[in-house]
Amino acid sequence: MTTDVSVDLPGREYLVRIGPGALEACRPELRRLTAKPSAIVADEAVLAQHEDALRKVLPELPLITVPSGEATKSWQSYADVSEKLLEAGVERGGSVVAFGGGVTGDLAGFCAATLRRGCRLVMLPTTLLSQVDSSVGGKTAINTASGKNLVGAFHQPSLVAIDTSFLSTLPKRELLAGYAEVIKYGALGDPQFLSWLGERGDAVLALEPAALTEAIAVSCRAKAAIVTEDETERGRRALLNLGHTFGHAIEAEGQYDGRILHGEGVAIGMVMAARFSEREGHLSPGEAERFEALVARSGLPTRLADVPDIPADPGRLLLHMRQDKKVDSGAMTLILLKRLGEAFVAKDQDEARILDFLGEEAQLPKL
Ligand SMILES: NC(=O)c1ccc[n+]([C@@H]2O[C@H](COP(=O)([O-])OP(=O)(O)OC[C@H]3O[C@@H](n4cnc5c(N)ncnc54)[C@H](O)[C@@H]3O)[C@@H](O)[C@H]2O)c1
Ligand SMILES: O=C(O)C(=O)C[C@@H](O)[C@H](O)[C@H](O)COP(=O)(O)O
Ligand SMILES: [Zn+2]
Repeated sequence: MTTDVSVDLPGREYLVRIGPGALEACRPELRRLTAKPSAIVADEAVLAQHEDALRKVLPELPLITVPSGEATKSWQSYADVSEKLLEAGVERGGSVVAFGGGVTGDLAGFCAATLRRGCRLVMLPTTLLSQVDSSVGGKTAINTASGKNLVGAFHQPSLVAIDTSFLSTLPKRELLAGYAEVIKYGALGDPQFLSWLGERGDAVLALEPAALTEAIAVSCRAKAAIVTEDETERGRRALLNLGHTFGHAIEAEGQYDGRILHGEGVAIGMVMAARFSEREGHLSPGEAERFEALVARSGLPTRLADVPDIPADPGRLLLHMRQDKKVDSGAMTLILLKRLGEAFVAKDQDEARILDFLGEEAQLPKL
């Protein structure tokens, strides 16, 4: 039994099919999208566990593997994978099929966006994070020496098959990292979903099929609605960046070596955004604490002190934040909260106040 969500971008509509068995259920669409020369880009650890399931639906496509981990979103991998896709003869009318988590999707997606100036992209996400967020919406990117996702393109997929059965082998830490992005959808625009997570979050994390499919479908629907309205982040799409300006800065300090995962950075970043919102008078007193409790209850980190092997140097964090793509004429933009379940885009933020705040955050003890 699968659930369908559609992303209704005019002329570039695509299907997001969610549930156990979604991969099999997309067989006809996959056949059509890979009828012209195509290739799969797969995370090597995912392939080691799930090659049979992949080969059942795509038996003959050439396969390019990439190492697991954030360091793979690099110039080097972009060059290697692009050369291999060309050697495999992938044509403009063919597809690059991404099989793995957000790292594989972002990298393969960027290769697809630029290969022969753009070929099709099919997303087969295998982590909770990629199933609720990165496989939908068309952001593709690699990291550079200056920071996170700084070179990339908007390139929408032609199909997203979210087979939740892959999650059975996902390590708990990775599952939790994906759950941070689920919480994000509640926090940024859906207070009912946030309350629902308070009640059913444990069931989602226990991979209870109904709760899991519901959480993924709500997240994908929310993302589809925002992306349809503002594909290239001129306005409202920036809400999807809740927690990311702080989170990406922490990730950059962690040098993408696995000390902090993207979702963990987002969890800390969202709680920091809540605390900063309260400090600036946007959020009622006590709400940031309530939000922190909700995030922490799942087992996610919420403070800089929770990642002790990453330096919490306010000045360095601020430097990373200056590279954020939402910076406008040199001024920072943050996504802040009016209430739990309603975010807004706060432009022209005062750096001195942010720096003070980062100093306070660096002093906070573990929860
Ligand atoms: N494009 C977007 O809109 C968007 C949105 C959110 C995040 N992202 C990006 O996504 C990336 C994070 O993605 P992620 O959290 O999926 O990480 P990931 O791709 O690194 O996968 C996490 C780990 O899980 C392993 N794995 C994947 N699927 C598995 C499975 N089914 N069973 C066992 N192991 C499995 C991988 O080998 C890897 O070690 C970051 O680079 C982030 O910037 C992009
Ligand atoms: O799709 C979006 O828009 C998002 O912001 C989703 C984020 O979860 C994701 O991490 C995205 O890659 C961040 O985008 P960036 O533009 O800040 O690099
Ligand atoms: Zn994210």
